[in-house]
Amino acid sequence: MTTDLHTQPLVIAGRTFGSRLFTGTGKFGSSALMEAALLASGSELVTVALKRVNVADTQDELLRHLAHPQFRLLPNTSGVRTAKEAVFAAQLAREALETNWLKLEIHPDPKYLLPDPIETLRAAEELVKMGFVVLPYIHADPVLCKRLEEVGVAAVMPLGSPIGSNKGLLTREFLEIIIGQSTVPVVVDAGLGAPSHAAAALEMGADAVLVNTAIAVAGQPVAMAHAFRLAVEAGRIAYEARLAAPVAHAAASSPLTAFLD
Ligand SMILES: CC(=O)[C@@H](O)[C@H](O)COP(=O)(O)O
Repeated sequence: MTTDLHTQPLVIAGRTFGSRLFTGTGKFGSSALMEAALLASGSELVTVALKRVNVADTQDELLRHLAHPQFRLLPNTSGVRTAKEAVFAAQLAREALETNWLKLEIHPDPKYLLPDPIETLRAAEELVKMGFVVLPYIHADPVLCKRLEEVGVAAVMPLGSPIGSNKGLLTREFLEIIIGQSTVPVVVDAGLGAPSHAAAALEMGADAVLVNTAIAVAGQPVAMAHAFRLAVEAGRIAYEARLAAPVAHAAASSPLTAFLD
């Protein structure tokens, strides 16, 4: 008997991705290390904070290290605090990076970096009308996800736990609701501190994950990127293979009686 181990590709806004691991570019010790780690991750969608790019410089240090055909850049609006600022940043990003894809991030509070749901919904609505492919970073709020779907976002990016916390899937029960009812891809973003967190998200049925800190600050970022890659692949294969459901009591794996009788 042969088994097809190829998993279904991920499609967002009509674009197909072989990798379900999206990556961030912050916190690496150097741009060369970031480049090596992102290549090891197999990631195809790489987010870049617009505030970190010198848009006037065609030889920008960060962008030079991301100039690989397999990388598609996803500018993000990290640093903005209102919908108005987000729309302005999005226009700059579209101009500078020649893409209408956008990770919409509005977190006014610098301590917890929690996304502002009201400003995010406002900005998403406007940006979709302006022709952007919007992927909003949000709290794991099923109601907000539905509202964002209605205004036409291409995917939703609920957080697992606060950015940079490495605490994993603290929002698990809400992520399950979101995944169960979403009509757009669900990308679990932020707080995934270990490959096992990423695997668990994919096993639950998340379409992809976005990881930055756990790779960038690992003792060996290139090896950690590879570990996340394997975990994401394993999680997706397990999801498509359909996991066995937990049961409340013991259930013997082989008959207990035959050889004793
Ligand atoms: C880079 C980026 O977009 C982050 O804001 C993202 O949310 C990743 O979070 P972690 O750094 O916790 O992986």
